[in-house]
Amino acid sequence: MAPSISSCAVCGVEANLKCGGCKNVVYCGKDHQKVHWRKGHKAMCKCVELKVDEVMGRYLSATRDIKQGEVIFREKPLAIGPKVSCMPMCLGCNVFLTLKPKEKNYYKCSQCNWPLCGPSCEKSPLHTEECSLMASRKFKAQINATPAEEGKKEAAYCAIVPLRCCLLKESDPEGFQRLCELQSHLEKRIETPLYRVLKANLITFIKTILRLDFDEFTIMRITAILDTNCFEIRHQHKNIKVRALYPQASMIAHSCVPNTTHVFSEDFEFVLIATVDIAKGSPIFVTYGQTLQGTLQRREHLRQVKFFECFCERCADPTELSTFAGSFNCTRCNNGKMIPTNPFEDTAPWRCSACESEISAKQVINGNRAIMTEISELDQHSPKEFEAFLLKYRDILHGTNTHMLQVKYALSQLYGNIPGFQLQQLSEAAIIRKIDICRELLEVGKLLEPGLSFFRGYLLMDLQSVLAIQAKRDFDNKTANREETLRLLTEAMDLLQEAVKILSPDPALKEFIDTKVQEMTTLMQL
Ligand SMILES: C[S@@+](CC[C@H](N)C(=O)[O-])C[C@H]1O[C@@H](n2cnc3c(N)ncnc32)[C@H](O)[C@@H]1O
Repeated sequence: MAPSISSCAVCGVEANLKCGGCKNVVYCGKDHQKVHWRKGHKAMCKCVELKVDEVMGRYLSATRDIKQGEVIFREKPLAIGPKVSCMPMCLGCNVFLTLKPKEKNYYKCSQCNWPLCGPSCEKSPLHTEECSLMASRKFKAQINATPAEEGKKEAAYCAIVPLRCCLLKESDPEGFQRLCELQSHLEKRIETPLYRVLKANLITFIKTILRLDFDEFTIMRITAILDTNCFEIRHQHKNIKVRALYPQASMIAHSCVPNTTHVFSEDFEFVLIATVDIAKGSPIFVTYGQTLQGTLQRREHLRQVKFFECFCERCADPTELSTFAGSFNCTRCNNGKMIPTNPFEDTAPWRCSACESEISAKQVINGNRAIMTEISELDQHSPKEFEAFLLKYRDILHGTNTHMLQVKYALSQLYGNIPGFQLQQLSEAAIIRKIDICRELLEVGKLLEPGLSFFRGYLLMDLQSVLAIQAKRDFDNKTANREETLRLLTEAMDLLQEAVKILSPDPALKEFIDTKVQEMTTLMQL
């Protein structure tokens, strides 16, 4: 069953009394909380503990066996707000602002002049404290709508979350203390051009304009803590994209083969869910990277943004768990695959698995770079261009090479979703193509993001949609009889059920899921 985040653990009715220990289960009342405790929750409460490792630093570990699909913990954000650079958004409710017809500018807060979505957000608990401070210092924000530059990002927003963190020192000293204990990597970040700019803006705003009693080092450390630990939240259905800090979730270590996924509730609670069974004593992992990238790119990304070297099981394996995602075909023997002689060493040569011929790491890195540029220059709305890329490179790049996988993933999104290629408009060939691509990617997903991962969830949803369309078409065209059609629809239904199980904990996907279920219900009525 899909993990529910709002029904009583005993009777299943909608509930909101949370277990104060693990915050993982809710009850309709104290009586059912007691019943559940006696029935075994006592042993299940809090399934993670903090540990320290020489390489990973602090991390969370399972205190007992955790079952696939279990909610491991929930946590409210300690701080939330705009990303470093973002489009104008309401500081009261986080929604991106848009102009209504005939409006020339956004509604502005009567006290501090920051854009808000309306008068009610002036009183939002998220905004009142910072607003009073800014008003008391006579600070007036200067952000105006620029219809000619729609989507323009405003750098001024970079100061809001650091400011909210500074204000915690008074309003929530315990929370502020927890924040200060998080990792920052400030010593490395401070040298970067971004930090030079941030430093100039933030110090002026917080120390000089708002006259808060914080030294430069603390302000920059808070900024670096945010960059190291914040999660990005996208609630597309509400036009929201923010960053938020969760002290406990900040302790989760990275692996390129994660054993959890996470969603954010409507009110931005972090919900961590086990994607596979996790044995007692195992670390809890999320992924900070992108699954379809090869080891070279993933490790480089982690080095750049999180300042560590990844030694996970996938990075350690030259075959990347038998996917050979970072590898490419040997053009000398046309038989083997080129794999790194040492995946932890970026300068180590690459060798063919069959003929043992070698090439330098530099050649591999340059080759990857050229191909990535080529992909970025493809028309992102043209299945034809993506297909042409796959054809062009089919001799050099095998089917599960990172570049091929990324292009196939893009194609799986284009077929069925863009004008001219909506599901109902797809040709017979495009339908078969989409089915094949989804199946191929799901095979890779099984190895790299197994279990209830969102990577698999979206692909399952895509595959069921296109299978259902094919079944319906074949039936209508009389190329399949009722029995054959029902067999295909049943397969689609099974995939849909698995997709719903994976995706339904995310409230942002509710409408999407409801639509898919509705589509399938209609199709099943042959
Ligand atoms: C969000 S914090 C995680 C908590 C952190 N370990 C601590 O002690 O505060 C992210 C940082 O943890 C470290 N880290 C996380 N996963 C790691 C891993 N698999 N190997 C090495 N370091 C890791 C890196 O320094 C990374 O920048």
